[in-house]
Amino acid sequence: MSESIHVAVGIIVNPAGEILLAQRADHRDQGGLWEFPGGKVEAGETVAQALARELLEEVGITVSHSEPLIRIPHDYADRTVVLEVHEVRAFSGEPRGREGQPVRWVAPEQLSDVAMPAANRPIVNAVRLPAECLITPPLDSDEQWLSVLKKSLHQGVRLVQLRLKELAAERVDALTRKALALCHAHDCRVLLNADPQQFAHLPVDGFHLPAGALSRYPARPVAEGRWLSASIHNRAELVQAARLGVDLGFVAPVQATATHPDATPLGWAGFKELAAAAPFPVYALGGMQRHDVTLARQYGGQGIAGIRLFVEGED
Ligand SMILES: Nc1nc2c([nH]c(=O)n2[C@H]2C[C@H](O)[C@@H](COP(=O)(O)OP(=O)(O)OP(=O)(O)O)O2)c(=O)[nH]1
Ligand SMILES: [Mg+2]
Repeated sequence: MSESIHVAVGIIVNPAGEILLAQRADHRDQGGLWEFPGGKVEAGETVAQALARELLEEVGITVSHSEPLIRIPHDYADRTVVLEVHEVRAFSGEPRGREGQPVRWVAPEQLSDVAMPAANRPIVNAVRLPAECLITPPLDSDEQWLSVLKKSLHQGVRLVQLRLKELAAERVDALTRKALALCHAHDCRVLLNADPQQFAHLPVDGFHLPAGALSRYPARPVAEGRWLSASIHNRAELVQAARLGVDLGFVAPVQATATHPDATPLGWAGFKELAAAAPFPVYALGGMQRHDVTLARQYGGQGIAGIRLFVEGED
C-alpha cells in the first residue's frame, strides 16, 4: 500500500458550542460530503502549523490555539489517510468558505445526521463524548450505589457505565431504571454493562461489552443510534472491538489498581500505542485521578474513566 496521507483536521467550536462544517466540492474525492475544514500536512510542518495554514486558506480564520482531540487512521479503497484532529476554540475572524464551498454551524448532537466521509464517524463520536466517565462501584446496597451516582452527577459526570455484575436480570432492570432517571435528569448518558440483546428493552443510551464477550458476537449487537463500548487490554482485543464497530473503548489497566491487583499495568506508553491504533475514542482506565485527564488527552485518549474518580481522597 502507498504511504498514508497525514491530514490536519479542525473541529472549530463557536461560543454556542456549535461545530463548523464545510462541503467538499463535487469533483474532489469524498465530493458532496460535509467535512471538518483542514488539509494535508506538508513536509516540515507540525500538525498545528498545517492546521493553522489550512484554516486560514479554506475558511479565513486565524487560529490562536488548538488541542489534539483524536487521531484516526482510515483505509479508503484508493488511499490511506491518518486524520490528526484538533479542537479549535480560540480563533479570530468570521469563518466563510474562501474556496466557494458552503459552510455551516452544527450542534454536536446533530452531527451524526450529516453525510460525511466514512473516516469521520469516530471523530463525531469523540466530539460528542465527554472527557470523564464514571464506572459504578460494586453493589453493597442500592442506597450506597445510587448515592455514589448522585454525588458524581453533582460533580458534573456526563457519561456513566453501569456495572451490575452477577445480579439477577430483574435487579439489573430495576437498578438501571433508577439510575437512568437520575442520569437523564442531569443530561448524563448511560452505558449498561450487560448483554445488549437480553436488555435491549431498557431505554439506555448504549451497551458495554467486557473484552471476553467480544468474540461472541458475529456483528455489532447494538443498533445505530445507541452507543457500543468495549473493554480493551491488548492489541488482539482492540482488533476484535474494531471488527464489531464499537464507538468507544476503555483501555485498562493504565496504572496499578486495587480492583485488579494481578494485572500488569500498560503504563502511559502502552496506552498511547493502543490509542493511536484505535479507530475509535478510548478512555484510560485503572488507577486514574481526575487530574490525569490532561495526560490521557496528551497520549491520544478521549479522557479518563474510573470507579473512584469522583469520590474525594481516593484514587
Ligand atoms: N479536511 C478533511 N479531510 C477529510 C475529512 N474526512 C476525511 O476522510 N478526509 C479525507 C479526505 C481527503 O482524502 C483528505 C483530506 O485532504 P484534502 O483534500 O482536504 O486536502 P487539502 O485541503 O490539502 O486539499 P488539496 O490541496 O490537496 O486539494 O482527508 C474531514 O473531515 N476533513
Ligand atoms: Mg482540505
